[in-house]
Amino acid sequence: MNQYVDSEVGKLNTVLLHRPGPELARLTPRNNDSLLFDGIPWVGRAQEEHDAFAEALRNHGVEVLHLGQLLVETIAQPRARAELTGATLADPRLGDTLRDEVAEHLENLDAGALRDVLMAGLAWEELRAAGSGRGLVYRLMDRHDFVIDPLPNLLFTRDSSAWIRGHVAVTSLAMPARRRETSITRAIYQHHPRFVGAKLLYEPRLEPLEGGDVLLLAPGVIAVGVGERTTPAGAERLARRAFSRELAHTVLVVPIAQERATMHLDTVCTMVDIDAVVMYPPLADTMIAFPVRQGADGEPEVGKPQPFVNAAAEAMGIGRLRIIDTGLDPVTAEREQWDDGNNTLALAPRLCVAYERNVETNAQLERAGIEVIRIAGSELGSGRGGPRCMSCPISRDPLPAARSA
Ligand SMILES: NC(=[NH2+])NCCC[C@H](N)C(=O)O
Repeated sequence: MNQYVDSEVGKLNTVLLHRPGPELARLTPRNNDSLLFDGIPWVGRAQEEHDAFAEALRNHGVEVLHLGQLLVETIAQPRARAELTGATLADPRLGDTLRDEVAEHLENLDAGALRDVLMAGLAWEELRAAGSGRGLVYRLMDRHDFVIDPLPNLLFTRDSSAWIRGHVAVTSLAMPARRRETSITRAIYQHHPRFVGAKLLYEPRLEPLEGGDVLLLAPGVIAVGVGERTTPAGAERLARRAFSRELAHTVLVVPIAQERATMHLDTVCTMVDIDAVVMYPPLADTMIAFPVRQGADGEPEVGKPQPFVNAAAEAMGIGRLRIIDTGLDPVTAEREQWDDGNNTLALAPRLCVAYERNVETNAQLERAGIEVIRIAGSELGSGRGGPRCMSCPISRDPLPAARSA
């Protein structure tokens, strides 16, 4: 199957990554907070780290698709090109005069150059150098401002789309700095020849929902974190749609603290085996889940909240969900959680990719019988995302179905 994902751990066949590029070079101490980076990455080293990540995946038989490459091929379709520039020009901050100038500027770009602008944005000075830049809005901009904002978080392909079986949820990103990302994923899935006929399960105009919050615990069982990014309304909408298309029988809605350290469910919990997760210890005992199932009237029906580990085991039809801790002592656990120790990408049951810096967590995984492929991430990690955040699985081998609840 070309596009099919029903778990977090079935053998990974195809994945979508984004090799970071000029959009990272836009980050400065003035804008890094609003662009959701905790530091200023060294771009060349981040690219090397990312290349090594992609290479590790390919060495394990995974087909790696690159967002930039798919985007350039998508732009070749006139309708896609019009949609993508339309989404960029829709920014109300531009105003009519500047919008017309930017539109003309974009029209004159070839596919590669337009791709670069869509990803890295357009700086005030670049428009001036290109011979345009008039009108009130442009005149009152600071020379450091962007006419089109860059998208440095494209690196985290997990968040802007998520595949559930053969359907793709193009998500609805919560933070203003990331919203335009989904015009890119949407255009790719709708117009790139590789994805002809892809069924859209979710769309950017809907209630906030981010892929980092969506965990496919087992075929038919989806956990959705609600917190800083995904809203309860987003989880409810996803549940309703997944039920009506028979993609799931249970959605476990998991409240997580609305903080940067726990911005997505996958920052505190990822799966490493069909019945095991690596989890931040303070949450293992306290995290709860609201089980949502399809009621007789077809509407989502919310059950009693239960400890997450119990609710998960029950929905997955297993006796117990095994928990592997991040770090051994509370300080190490907290440090390694921050550095994405919990954010592993499974390539198959008991085989995962993790940042090498999380020494204790990786040792814990190995003690539990999980093979760990270590990658460097000192620069990549400055955007607060690990191997899972940086990857959107498009094809995994199916797992045997869980007992229907
Ligand atoms: N799935 C994830 N945990 N993604 C991490 C995204 C990090 C990114 N800087 C953001 O704040 O949005």
